[in-house]
Order: sequence, then C-alpha cells, then structure tokens
Amino acid sequence: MPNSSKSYWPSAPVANHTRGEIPVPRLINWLSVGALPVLVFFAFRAADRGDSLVMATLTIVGVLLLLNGLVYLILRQETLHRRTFIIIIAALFIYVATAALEDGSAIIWLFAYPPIIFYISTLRVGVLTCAFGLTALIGLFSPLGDRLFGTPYSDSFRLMMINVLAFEMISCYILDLSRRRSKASLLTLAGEYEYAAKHDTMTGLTNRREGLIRLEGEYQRYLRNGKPFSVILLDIDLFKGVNDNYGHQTGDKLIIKVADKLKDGCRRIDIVSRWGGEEFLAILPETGINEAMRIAERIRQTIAASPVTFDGQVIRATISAGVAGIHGVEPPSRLLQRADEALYTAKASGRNRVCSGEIPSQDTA
Ligand SMILES: Nc1nc2c(ncn2[C@@H]2O[C@H](COP(=O)(O)OP(=O)(O)OP(=O)(O)O)[C@@H](O)[C@H]2O)c(=O)[nH]1
Repeated sequence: MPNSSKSYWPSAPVANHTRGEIPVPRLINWLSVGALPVLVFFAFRAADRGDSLVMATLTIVGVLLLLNGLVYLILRQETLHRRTFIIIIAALFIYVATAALEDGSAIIWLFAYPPIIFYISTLRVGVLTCAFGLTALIGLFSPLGDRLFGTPYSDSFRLMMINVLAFEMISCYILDLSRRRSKASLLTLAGEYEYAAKHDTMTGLTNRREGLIRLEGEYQRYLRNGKPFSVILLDIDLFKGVNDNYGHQTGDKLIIKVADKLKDGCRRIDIVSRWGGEEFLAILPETGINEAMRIAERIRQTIAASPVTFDGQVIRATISAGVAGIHGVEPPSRLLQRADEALYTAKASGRNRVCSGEIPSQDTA
C-alpha cells in the first residue's frame, strides 16, 4: 500500500516532561506523606481537648490520603490519583475553614492550596478551583456564612485573608503560566533538535544514522518473532551527469523527487532513509525477498516512467536497486553487504534494473 502522505516534515515529537521536573504522582505522594504527621498532630490535640469529631475527621483524611497513595502504587492510574487527591484536600480545606479549627487559626493552611493545585493540575482547573475557593471564602465571611457557621474570624482578618489569598492565587497563576510556557518551548526545541538529528534536511527522510538504528531495531524484532524483513538499496543512475549537465540545484531537486517517489512506493511501516548522496535504503518489515523485489521493481518502473521537469528541462531519471532479505542469524551488516553487491550487479549489468542479493525461493513472507 503506497504511503499517501506527502509531507515528510511532521511536527517534531513532543515529550510530556522535562528532566528534573518532579512528576505529579510523586509530588502528590510526598505531600500526602508530609501531611500525615501534621494531621496526626492536630488529631491528637483535638483528642486532648475531647473534640472527637475533629479527631475523627482528621484521621479519616489521613487514612484517605494514605489509601489514595496505595491505590496509585497498585493501579498506576494517574488521573484517578490526582483527582482523588484534589477532592480530599479541597474537602479538608473547606472543613478547616468552616469548622474554624484551632480557634480559627488553621484557616491559614488555605495558602497551601494554590501552588499545589496549579502544579498538579491543568492551568484551567487551577484557575477554576481557585476562583471557586475564593468565592466560597467570601461567602463564608459574609453575613450568611456567619449565620450558617458562626466562625470567629475578625473583620480585619477576613479582609486580610481574602486580599492575601487572592494575591497568592494570581501570583501562582502567573508563575505557573510562565513555567508551563517555558517548559513547552523547551520540549518543542528538544523535539526539533531530536528530529533534526534523525532526519535528512533535504529530503525529510530519516538519515543514515537513524536508518542504521532502525535496521538494528528491526533485526532485534526479527530475532524475537522470526518474521523476516528485507532491505532495498537504491541509487539514482548516472547522477553525476545530472549535476554536470543541469547543475547541482537541479541535482538536489531530482534527489528530492526520487525520495518522494520512493516514500510513496513504500508502506507506512517501511523505513526509508537517505543513505548517501543519491543513494537510499528502504527497510521493509515482515517482508520476504520476493515481495521486496516486487516493491523495488514497482518503484523502479514508477521512477523510469515519470520524467521530471525542472525549469523547463525534462530529466529522465532511472534508478538501480539491490534487494536482500534477512537469513538466519546473519548480522544486519551482512544483509547490507548483500544488498550492496546486488546494487553493484544492477549497475554493472546496464542500470535501470533491480537485482536480488539472494535466491528468490527462500522467500518466507
Ligand atoms: N546535487 C547533488 N549531488 C550530489 C549530492 N550528493 C552527492 N552528489 C553527487 O552525486 C554524484 C554521484 O556520482 P557517482 O557516484 O559517480 O555515480 P553516478 O554518476 O550516479 O553513476 P552510477 O551510480 O554508476 O550510475 C557525485 O558527483 C556527487 O557529487 C547531493 O546532495 N546533491
């Protein structure tokens, strides 16, 4: 099946995190473990005062945080882990504020919420939950809140709390936005460098280095699953003449055209690399020699049958190809050598032809 995609410059792959960044699940677990002694301490104090409701609530929160961490360690469900943590701490903070724990002083723990939520969640969730939290706090400090919860907060404390918390939320938002943007540009840059290191700038095909790595990968897969693969080594005929007669730029354009046709003639799973100047290597996974010969012949015919026109000059390019299929435990270098010998035979016997580096009856595909 020919590859329908014409663009060989896909956007660079982007990873999810940068090195050194604390992964969210780990941070959640650290925070949970860190919260445990605090919860235990205040639960003991509540028990001392004979406040069994506060003691029980703080104990339950501690147990839930512990369970959430354990469930994550077993299931590895990051979203569940994160959402459950957010729900637990949101519920805890609501309780701390409305029950006015520790004579109301425990409400300052609310300042821990914005940096945590912005780090472990998306920016949107951070903004929404902070906006909701601030609104809820204003509601708690309103006359209606007073009637419902009867908290002991003084007016000046309420004013200070709302202003400072809003200031902290906005600061966290700005800092997190900046962190996310610089992280995104770093990841994009890293992706672009990675892409450039693996691809040929002119044709967009994988370069020789990456082709060799992919060949080794295919070889390892073959050793595991026993499904043979083949390679086609392909070279534009008399290319020096194109450079000499039409100029280097036209030669470059011809290389790009041939690369396009080669890519189009291969399947999506095939790996097509620019092997050298006007030489290409196609790795055909799960393909025996006979099928590889058919593919190479089809590509040869397509290129021979479609002359290319550059600046009004018609160039009839042809290619020669050597094909080889993997055998036994021979190393990939030997496979390449056989394909190279077959290419040499194709050149020596007149060019514009495909030669096999082995006996067609050995096809196993
Ligand atoms: N335009 C252009 N030419 C290149 C590039 N890389 C290599 N070449 C030229 O490609 C030519 C290859 O010529 P040869 O190896 O002699 O082979 P050929 O003329 O194709 O002859 P056969 O392979 O025997 O059919 C050389 O003149 C190189 O300078 C490139 O990226 N662009």
